[in-house]
Amino acid sequence: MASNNDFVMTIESDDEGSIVPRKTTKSQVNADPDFAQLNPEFSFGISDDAIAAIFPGDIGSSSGSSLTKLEPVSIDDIISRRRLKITKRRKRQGSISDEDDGEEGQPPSSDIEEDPLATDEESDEEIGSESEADKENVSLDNESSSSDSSDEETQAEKDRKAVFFSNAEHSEVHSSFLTMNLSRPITKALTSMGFNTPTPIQAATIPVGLMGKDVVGNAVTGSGKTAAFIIPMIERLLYRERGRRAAATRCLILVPTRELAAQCFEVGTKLAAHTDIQFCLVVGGLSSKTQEAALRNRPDIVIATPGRLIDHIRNSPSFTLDALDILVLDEADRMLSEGFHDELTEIIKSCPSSRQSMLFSATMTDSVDELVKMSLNKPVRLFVDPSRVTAKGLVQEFIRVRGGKEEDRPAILVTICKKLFRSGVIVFFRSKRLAHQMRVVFGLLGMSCEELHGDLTQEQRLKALRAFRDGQADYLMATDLVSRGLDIKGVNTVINYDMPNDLAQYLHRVGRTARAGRKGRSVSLVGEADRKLLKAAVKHSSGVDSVRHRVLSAEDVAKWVQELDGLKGEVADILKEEKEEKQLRQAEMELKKGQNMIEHEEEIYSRPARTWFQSTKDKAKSAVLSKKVHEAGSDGLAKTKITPDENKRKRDKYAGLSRRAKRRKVAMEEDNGGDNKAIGAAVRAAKKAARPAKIGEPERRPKRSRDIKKAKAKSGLGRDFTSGQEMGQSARREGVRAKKGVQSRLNIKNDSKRRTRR
Ligand SMILES: Nc1ncnc2c1ncn2[C@@H]1O[C@H](COP(=O)(O)OP(=O)(O)OP(=O)(O)O)[C@@H](O)[C@H]1O
Repeated sequence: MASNNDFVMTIESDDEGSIVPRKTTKSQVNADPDFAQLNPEFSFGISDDAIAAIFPGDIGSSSGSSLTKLEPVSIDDIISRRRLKITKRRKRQGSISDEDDGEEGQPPSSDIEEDPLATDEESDEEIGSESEADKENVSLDNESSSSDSSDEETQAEKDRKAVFFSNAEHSEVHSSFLTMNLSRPITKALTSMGFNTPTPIQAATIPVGLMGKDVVGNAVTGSGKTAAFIIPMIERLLYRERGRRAAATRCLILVPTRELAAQCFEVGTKLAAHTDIQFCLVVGGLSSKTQEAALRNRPDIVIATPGRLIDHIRNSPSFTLDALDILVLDEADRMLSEGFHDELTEIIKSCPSSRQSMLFSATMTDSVDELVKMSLNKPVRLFVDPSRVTAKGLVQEFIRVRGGKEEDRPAILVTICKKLFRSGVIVFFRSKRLAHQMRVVFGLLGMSCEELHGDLTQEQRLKALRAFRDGQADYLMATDLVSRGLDIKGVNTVINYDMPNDLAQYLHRVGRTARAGRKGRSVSLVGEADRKLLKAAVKHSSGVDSVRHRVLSAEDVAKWVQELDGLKGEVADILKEEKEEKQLRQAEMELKKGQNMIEHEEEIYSRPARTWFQSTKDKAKSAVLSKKVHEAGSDGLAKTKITPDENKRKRDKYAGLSRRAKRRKVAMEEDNGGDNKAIGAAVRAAKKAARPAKIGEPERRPKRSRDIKKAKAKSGLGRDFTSGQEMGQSARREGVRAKKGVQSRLNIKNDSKRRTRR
């Protein structure tokens, strides 16, 4: 029997019932504060509708010509052809009857019945004793909200934090959206989305965000961080200057993956459904041309992945971030990591320094060294949950993979999936290749399965997500591409086929279930090399009785080992066939590309070449480095040796400049008239003057009668969000920029006068 006192319990039955989301009664909702904060029935899920809505017929088309589009090879077709062959062959051999069609590869049906799993006393004690020690650490850790509380924080670091973060009071606790003084269109949207009460991170962030202050936020996975930063953004935009001349991109949300961007877009458009705020999705895998056209309309909020955004900053003439007021980094710790370093630096260079910055993640760091990269302005630190814990409704299970039994992992995975976890399961793998192989194995075993990783086209990625979300596929074989941020309805179980590189990644992976107050389960296959991470996972679990040790019957696993051995040849054949088909399509595409070049040579060469901020060599190097660092995980970051050569890029002085910028720079250098500085300053000033006014920044400033008159004249433009009074704050703010504009125009005039006099 599992004892309630054991920190790590051993599971003695296959009972899954307690984890499957149940209908919540009203009394439960009232009794449990977590239920009150989140609406378990609501989910926006992830869909491609968001993308389809703005880019109809665009999905999958690359930035290049549609003529060169490579049709993806359908692994489903290959697998079903093979399965048919196997069935026929087996029938011929008389090994299966007609009724068994489609069930080949399964052990006798009695094995699928619930099997009381034997308790392995030895291993149970082993993890149990580790966890007793860790129990103490959990309570200690909970007291600290530092990003990595396992490392003792030195006094020097504490002092740096005291200087770096704002110590402003932000203790006002909001238990309802109504007390936050939000506008009617937002409260209406919140009601229709079923958001009745703010989650803790929303209650903490919205008031601070409305004040225009920089924020560094941390809360567990699935706790509503997306709405926490989008709500203040929309509220502030409601008071922006309007009109054709004032149209500008004022808010930018940067996320690490395309799927996350689409999800963010969906939440944003729902929250802004009753406003005139325009959103634009700027991600790779979709047509650059369509995006360029959308950006020309100067959407208020751009949601982007870094690479494609830089492409537009450099190559879309009408797009600029000069008027940016709010920058949000979702999954900020990933964005601040070495893998995105160069891109982030390039983007930040393009943003005005006067912007408001908000950084969020479930594993957010508050290390000053990391955060200085963002040039934050006295950020408010909002860490509402003890750092790095799992969601409350999550039960974590661990299955030990003994040394020398590593090759049994596929059989262990199939055993638990066949017996216990039959729908709404995400299986995480370290490598794309492994994810793909297991997808083939599951396909051959007749288990409905999709895969999601970076080797697929955008179209395939979206199709896989849709199939999994709609329940057409029971299993999603994924890599860490999916581990962050995605909010997919109906994920009951997350399985870690192999453990990730570090605790942060582990928390994000298991955070795909047990979201928004629901219950969920994670099952991790733990090898000898993963002991350290296992300890950390146990230590950072949110509940004392939420960690279990699952022991599988050796007989069951052995049966599947044998079964999978028999499939090895088929798997190899399928992969070979797929490879050949891919090569064939590649050749077809090259041919089409060649024809295209011949037919449209003139037009193609007359287009301006697209530029990138790094040279091709640098780009390739940094991609390799980024992969290396990501594979090593953030904990392994320090261990990843970056050679001085890799670190210090040799840039010639024109590297990364667009052709036009390069020509201008050369011309400026050639002209030794000495007036360059003045011209540069005049150009900058003129650009500044042309910028639209900033959105409301409702900080309290001493009122001057002139300002009040001005504010009244521009009635409705500014508003004090903190006190709830309508007032001319943003108008005053606009005044600052407008004044600067006048000053700049004067400077230009003076400069040109001086030049004519000379
Ligand atoms: N105030 C609320 N009331 C009810 N449900 C909410 C509320 N806010 C958010 N949710 C729901 O909570 C779920 C998780 O939200 P979200 O994806 O923003 O979490 P997150 O904290 O960003 O997670 P992650 O760290 O994994 O990125 C969503 O399904 C969302 O609809």
